[in-house]
Amino acid sequence: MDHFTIRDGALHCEDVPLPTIAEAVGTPVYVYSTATMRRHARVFQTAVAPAGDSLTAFAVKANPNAAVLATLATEGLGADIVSIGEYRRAVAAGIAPAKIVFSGVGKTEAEMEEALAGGLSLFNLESVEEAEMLSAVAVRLGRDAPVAFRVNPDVDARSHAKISTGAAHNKFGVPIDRARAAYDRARALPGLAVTGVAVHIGSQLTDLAPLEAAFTRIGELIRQLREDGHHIRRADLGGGLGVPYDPDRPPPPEPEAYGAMVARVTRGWDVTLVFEPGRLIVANAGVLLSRVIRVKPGAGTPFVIVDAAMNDLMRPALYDAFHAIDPVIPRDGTMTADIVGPVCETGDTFATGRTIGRVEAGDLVVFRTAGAYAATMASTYNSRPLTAEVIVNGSDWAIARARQTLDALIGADRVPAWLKDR
Ligand SMILES: Cc1ncc(COP(=O)(O)O)c(C=O)c1O
Ligand SMILES: N[C@@H](CCCC[NH3+])C(=O)O
Repeated sequence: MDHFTIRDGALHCEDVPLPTIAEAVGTPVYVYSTATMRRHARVFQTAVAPAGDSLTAFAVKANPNAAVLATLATEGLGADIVSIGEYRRAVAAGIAPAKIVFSGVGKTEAEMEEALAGGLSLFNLESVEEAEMLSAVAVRLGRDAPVAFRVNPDVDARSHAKISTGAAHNKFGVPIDRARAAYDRARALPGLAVTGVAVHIGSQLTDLAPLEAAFTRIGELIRQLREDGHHIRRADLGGGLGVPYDPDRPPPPEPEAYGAMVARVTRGWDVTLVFEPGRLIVANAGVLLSRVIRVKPGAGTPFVIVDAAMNDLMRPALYDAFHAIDPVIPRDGTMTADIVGPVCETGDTFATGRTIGRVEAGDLVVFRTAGAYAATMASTYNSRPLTAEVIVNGSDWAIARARQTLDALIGADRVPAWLKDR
């Protein structure tokens, strides 16, 4: 359920009519509903409660907007981070380092140092080589680093190939058949406190079976590690649960079904669980609001050219992803068209031969389910500015991140004088 509804003839986000935001801020602009993200944070935490003690660490990569993180922090969520930039954003938004877990395929020494000094909760290590680097950092800082290995269970997530992470040929994690040796090696390294196991097999999962298969393997591994004398106290089960994008396709499993499966599979594990949901919390808390520049006849179907483009929302270009497209002030009738942006690439196509509510030049449209992996993946390709983001709370709204300046992008202290002076 989301909080984008038609009232008085226009689409609203909570109590704010979207045309009001378009007039004030311009388009394209991302609009987020705090009520929707709060609701999803609660639904998820309630759904996994039967599985016992747990931490829900929001996958910051899905939406690192400072206002979004601050909202989720007040719902008690921690953070799953994959870079020191995400760590800084999470901490700045009020998330305690004790609730932050560090995933990520290639953590650097500098990143490890800053996160460990800050008191991070768990490092999910991806290799023995990474364990060796962290050990050296920990010894230098005189601290113990709490660690888990991210294990690659060799399970087909049955999602898009570009966002599946749990097959043996994927770059992620330690192969499960080498995990026991990795744990033994980590135990021998100074400065590491081996405390957990982690797994994450992919994103936009629409089937619980691969997750269940992966968790079952992790349960067996925990048993073996305990036999080997390791004190496994935490199990990080990652994120990945999918959301409905296309109303004409069967919806993914509900969080309740996921929670019940987790409770069943993890019974008797005697660990604190960590969850890393991203998309599920924020995807349908956001829309990309855009204006139709013009409607142009095509060889077959017409082109609806909007002022958003692949640089603003790259999921359709990158994964052929589906985003529902709706007029903000509906007219009578429908039309079938290719919905495209102004960027100079044929790939700048949001939908081909899509039937949508009829639109004309100047009309506003929304791309739905654009709260996750959307603004955060935007670029300035074609010298287009980064899309503005607005956050709505009831009848209040605010610009959640102005267009980024050079200072904000690379850190004020790192902008060289010769660039500043120009
Ligand atoms: C390690 C890790 N945790 C959590 C997530 C969040 O996944 P999702 O947004 O699908 O819940 C990802 C992204 O796939 C990830 O790589
Ligand atoms: N960017 C992807 C998700 C990546 C998940 C990150 N591990 C998407 O839009 O669907």
